[in-house]
Order: sequence, then structure tokens, then C-alpha cells
Amino acid sequence: MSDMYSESSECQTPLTKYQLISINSKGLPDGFKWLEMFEDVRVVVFCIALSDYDQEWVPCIGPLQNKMLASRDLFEKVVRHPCFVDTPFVLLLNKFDAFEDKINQVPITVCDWFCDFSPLKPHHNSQSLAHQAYYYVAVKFKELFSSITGRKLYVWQARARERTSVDEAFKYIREVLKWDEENIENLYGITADDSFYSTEMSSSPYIRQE
Ligand SMILES: Nc1nc2c(ncn2[C@@H]2O[C@H](COP(=O)(O)OP(=O)(O)OP(=O)(O)O)[C@@H](O)[C@H]2O)c(=O)[nH]1
Repeated sequence: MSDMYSESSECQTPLTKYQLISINSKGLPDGFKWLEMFEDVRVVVFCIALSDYDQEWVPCIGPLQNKMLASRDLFEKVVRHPCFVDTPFVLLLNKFDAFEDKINQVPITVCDWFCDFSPLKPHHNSQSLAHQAYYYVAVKFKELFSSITGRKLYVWQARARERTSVDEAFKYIREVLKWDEENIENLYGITADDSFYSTEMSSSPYIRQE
């Protein structure tokens, strides 16, 4: 499936065109050959629902699979595709509102990949549990991306049911495109997103130290 996103007129960049591709497990029969059609894209925006960490789905072949793990595996395949060797990636971690509602009922450690999440106690940290978990998940994806590409993954949080959240996400994507064009390294290292955590797993405050 594909669709177009149109931005409000005051912030529109005339030459920016976004193509939405919705993928499910049945849509990948040819080993991702169709991704070659997108080799000239300037940025890959990969969207994952944060609230999927306790959800399961039935793949074409094989047993039930955790949705977050399925999204991670798909993300990894796209990242490894030769067409995107030099393409910047933005990971949109969506459904933050549903994540906030769920996380106090269902710990994110139910997802195997997140088994070492260790939130700080409220008197040690002013961040909510959902925010700590969001930064933890962002680090997991950043580490994965960096281990494959040696490059930086840009991560943004979204609540796609809110128009302003979608507009902010696209504003961020335009910034990434601008930084990429200007080839300015480490500029994002001083902004709020990164200020809460390091991309080094060993120094992340939300990972249980053995
Ligand atoms: N609470 C919440 N719901 C959302 C958000 N973004 C999308 N949804 C809802 O999630 C449902 C599925 O959205 P789709 O855009 O169809 O996503 P999909 O990948 O095809 O489907 P899912 O795998 O079920 O998420 C719709 O009911 C959306 O309204 C969000 O940020 N928060």
C-alpha cells in the first residue's frame, strides 16, 4: 500500500515528497527485491508501534511471533539492504499514548529483547516510567543500527492520532535531511532527544547492570 502525506502550507517544502509503504509479513515474498525501487530516496522513515511489545501475530510460516521482535527483524532487513548503505534512517516510535497507558499494567520485559530494562526509582529520576522505557527502546534500536552500519540512527517519538505530533515528526525528518545534506556530524548530540541517554548500552541508566 502506498499513500502521500501533505503538509500544512506554511511549513511546506515544495520538493519534498513522502511515500508511505505499509508492509506485513505476506508482503515480503521476494526477499526485499522491490526495495530496489527506492534506492534514490533521501531518507528512510521506519515506523514502529511502541505498544506492540506485548502483542503477537501469526506469520505466514511458523509459530506466533512477538510483534516488536517481528518489527525489529524487518527493520534489520531494511537497514541491511544494499540500496540504503548511505541513506539516513529515522525511526518513528509511534503510539506513545497507548504505550503510556499500557506500561504500568504490562512490563516491557515481557518482550525478550527488553529483558534487561531496569527503570530508576521515582526519587532518583523525574522521568515517567513510559519516558524511561521509550529512551531504553530508542537505545536498543540505535545500538542495533550502529552495529550494522556504524552510523547514527535518528529516533523520534510520535502519537500519530494527533496532527501536531505528525507535523512535529515531519519537521524533525526535514531537519535530518538538512543535516544530512550539510554533512554536519554530531549536531544532534546536543538536543533533548539524546540528552537523556547515551547510545552506549553499557552506560545507559535504564539497563540492569549484572
Ligand atoms: N492510540 C494510538 N493509536 C494509533 C496511533 N497511530 C495509529 N493508531 C491507530 O492504530 C490503528 C491501526 O493503524 P494503521 O495506520 O492502520 O496501522 P497498521 O500498521 O496498519 O495496523 P496495526 O499493526 O494494527 O497498528 C488505527 O486504529 C489507528 O488509529 C497512535 O499514535 N496512538
